Amino acid sequence: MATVKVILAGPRGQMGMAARRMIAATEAFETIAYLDRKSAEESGLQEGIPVYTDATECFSVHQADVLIDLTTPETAKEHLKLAIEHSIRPVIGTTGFTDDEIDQLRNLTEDKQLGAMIVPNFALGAVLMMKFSQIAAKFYSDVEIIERHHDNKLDAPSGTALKTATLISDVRNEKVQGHPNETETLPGARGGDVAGMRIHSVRLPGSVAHQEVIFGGHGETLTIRHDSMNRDSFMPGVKLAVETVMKSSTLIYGLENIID
Ligand SMILES: NC(=O)C1=CN([C@@H]2O[C@H](COP(=O)(O)OP(=O)(O)OC[C@H]3O[C@@H](n4cnc5c(N)ncnc54)[C@H](OP(=O)(O)O)[C@@H]3O)[C@@H](O)[C@H]2O)C=CC1
Ligand SMILES: O=C(O)C1=N[C@H](C(=O)O)C[C@H](O)C1
Repeated sequence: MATVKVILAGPRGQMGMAARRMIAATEAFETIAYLDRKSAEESGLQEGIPVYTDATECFSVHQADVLIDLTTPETAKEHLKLAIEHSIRPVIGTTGFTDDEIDQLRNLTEDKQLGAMIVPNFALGAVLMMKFSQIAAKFYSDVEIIERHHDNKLDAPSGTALKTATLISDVRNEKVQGHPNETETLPGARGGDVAGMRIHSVRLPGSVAHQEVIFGGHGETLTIRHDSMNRDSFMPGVKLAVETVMKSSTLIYGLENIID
């Protein structure tokens, strides 16, 4: 395979640093530019790789194959549209996209016959947790999702929790859970509502990325749980997504669509 030329957005972040290590260790990948919020001087990145703060300039100067974006929800949305305009295949790990936005972006990629991926969670175990939860939801209609992350996370609930709820919704008859007359004496106590399912978001220092999907049945509960202990857990998934967008011509949402 020819070398895949990558632009990495968010190189100083927790995920960006892990992605830099992954790319450096992958013979078939090469970083040709960084897209950062800070200039080369401010960022302290001294790797001989050009640093841009303006995405349009970066994408115009560099004929990259792939953009890996690990930034913030608003930034990623802007980067993604610009990358598609410049025929650069986006691999977006940044969370915070709505279903409508994903549908619109899929149309844009199909118009251009361009591969793209938006992946709420790159960790293999997290993808399996979501798949197992979808299987379990065929047997249990009562389910609550508890996700826990570090306290620097900007979006709540997590992209993984929303994706899990979507996958469960695909097989579960909509049901409002809990007592029909339940009231919240403390607003938010019952969490966010997705098709009658409840999502609870915990933010604590000392955490990385964790989720429990708890099903309730007759005299039993089933808990499906995943824990990422560090950001390296996401990197095999990032690598697979980069390889996949090089071969596809539409937007794929979620790693579960390509691991089988
Ligand atoms: N899909 C997955 O499997 C995973 C996804 N994520 C998602 O990835 C994203 C990044 O996570 P994480 O690395 O932990 O977060 P960090 O906050 O550690 O990193 C984000 C980086 O993006 C930079 N940034 C902010 N704005 C811009 C901009 N306009 N242009 C370029 N860079 C910018 C930040 O710079 P500065 O610090 O100067 O603001 C920072 O260096 C989040 O959305 C998170 O939810 C995280 C883990 C796994
Ligand atoms: O912000 C994070 O850290 C993570 N974000 C993703 C999400 O929102 O699901 C993936 C993982 O949980 C880590």
